[in-house]
Amino acid sequence: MTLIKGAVPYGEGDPVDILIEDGLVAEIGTPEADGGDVIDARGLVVLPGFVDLHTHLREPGREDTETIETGSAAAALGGYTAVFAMANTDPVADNPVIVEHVWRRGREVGLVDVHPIGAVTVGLKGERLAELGAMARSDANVRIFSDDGLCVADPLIMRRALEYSKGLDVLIAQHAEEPRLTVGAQAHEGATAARLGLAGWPAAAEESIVARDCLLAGHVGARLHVCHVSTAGTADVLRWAKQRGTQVSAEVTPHHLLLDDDRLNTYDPVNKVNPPLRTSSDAMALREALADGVIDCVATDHAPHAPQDKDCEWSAARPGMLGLQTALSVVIQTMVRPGLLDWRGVAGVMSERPAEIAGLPDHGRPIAVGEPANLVLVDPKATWTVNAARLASLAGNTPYEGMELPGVIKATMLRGKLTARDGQAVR
Ligand SMILES: NC(=O)N[C@@H](CC(=O)O)C(=O)O
Ligand SMILES: [Zn+2]
Ligand SMILES: [Zn+2]
Repeated sequence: MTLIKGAVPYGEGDPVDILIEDGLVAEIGTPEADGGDVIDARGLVVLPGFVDLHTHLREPGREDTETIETGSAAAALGGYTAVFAMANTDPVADNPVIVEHVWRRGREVGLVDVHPIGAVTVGLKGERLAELGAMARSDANVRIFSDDGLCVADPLIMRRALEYSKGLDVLIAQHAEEPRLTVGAQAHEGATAARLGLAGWPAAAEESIVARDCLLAGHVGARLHVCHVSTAGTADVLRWAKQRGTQVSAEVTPHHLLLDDDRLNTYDPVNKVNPPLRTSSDAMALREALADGVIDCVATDHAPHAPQDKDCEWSAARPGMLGLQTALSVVIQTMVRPGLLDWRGVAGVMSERPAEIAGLPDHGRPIAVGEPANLVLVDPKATWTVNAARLASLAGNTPYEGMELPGVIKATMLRGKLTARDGQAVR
C-alpha cells in the first residue's frame, strides 16, 4: 500500500491524496491510510506513466552501449512505464526467439514494460517479409513492426507488409527515408549543410515516402505509423492524409522539437541524428503540428552509441541521440512553457495517445479509482542540469549536456511499485 499525498492530477484543480493498493488506484480524495509507504507529493503534478513508441535498447548485440536493464532504468527515470524496443539489434529482432528474449528480459528487470518491435523484413534487408504472424503470436505478443534505422523502401514490400498487418491487427511503423535521395547524406539539405560542406539529406526524401505510404495505407485500408517526423512538409502531408480519412499516426522526437541545424557549426557528431536536425522553422511547425494533433505523440528515438562511434569525424559518426531521461523536460521547454500544451495535453502526447496507437490496454489510462497505478510525479517548478555521466544509460551521447532544463521527475510507479524515486531507479 502506498499513499501519494498532495499531488495535483494533470496539474488541474486542488491537490488530492491517492491511495495505491494491489497495483491499482484504490482511492482518490482524502483516504485514511494506515501504514504503508507515504510519498510527500505536495507541489507535484501527477500524470499517467509515459509510453515510448520508439526506443533503441541495443540488446542483443551492443550491450556495451545499452542493455535492457540500463535502458529500462533510463526509462523509469524519465517517467516511462512502457517502452517499445526497436528491432535493429544484432541479431535483428526478426523472429520469435529474439523478440521473446527482449520481452522476458524486460519482465525480469521489471522497471518498465518492454515491448519488442519486430522487423518488417528479414534482417532489415527490405527484400523479404519477416514472419510477422509468428512474432505476433509469440509470447512477446508483438504489436508493432518496423525496419527502423532503414526505410521499407520497396513500395511492393511496403504494400504487402501493410496488407499483412491489417490481417494480423498489428501496426507498421515506417522510418521514412527514400534511400536513393540520401546516399551519403550527412545533414539537412539546406544553407547550413552547404556552408559546412556536408552532403544533404533533403526534406523531400522523408516527405515523398510519407505521402506514398499514406496512399498505400489508404488503398489497402491498413493503419500506418510514421516515425520521427522531422519536416514542416511532412506535417502538411499528414494533415492532408488525415483529412481524407487515412488511418495514419505519427510521432515527433524531443530533439526535433528543440534543436535545429544551427548546432552543426561545431561539427560535433553529438548533433548527428537520422533524420537530421532540420531548420528552426521546421521545429516550429512540428510544435504546432503536435499541439493541434496532426502529429499524435512524442517518441524519444533514444539511440545510445559508444564513444568510438560518436567521438570521431562527422562523416564516420553514427547517427542517434539519447532521449529517455530528457524527453519530458524538452517537451515542457518546447510545448508547455510557450503555451502550446497544458499538462492534460502532455498526458495526451506522452502517455494516452501512444498507448492507444500501440493498443496497450493498461497504460495511458485515466487517473481514476480502479485503474492500474502507472503514474509519474513531476515537479513542474524545479529545473536540472543535464550531465551525461549521471544518466542511467551506458552511453553518453546526449545533445543537452550542460543545459538547464525545466521539470524534475520525482517518482515513477509501475502497477503500484515504485520504479524510480528522487533520481534513483528502484529495483
Ligand atoms: N535515429 C538515429 O539516428 N539512429 C537510430 C536509427 C533510427 O532511428 O533511424 C539508431 O539505431 O541509432
Ligand atoms: Zn529511424
Ligand atoms: Zn530509431
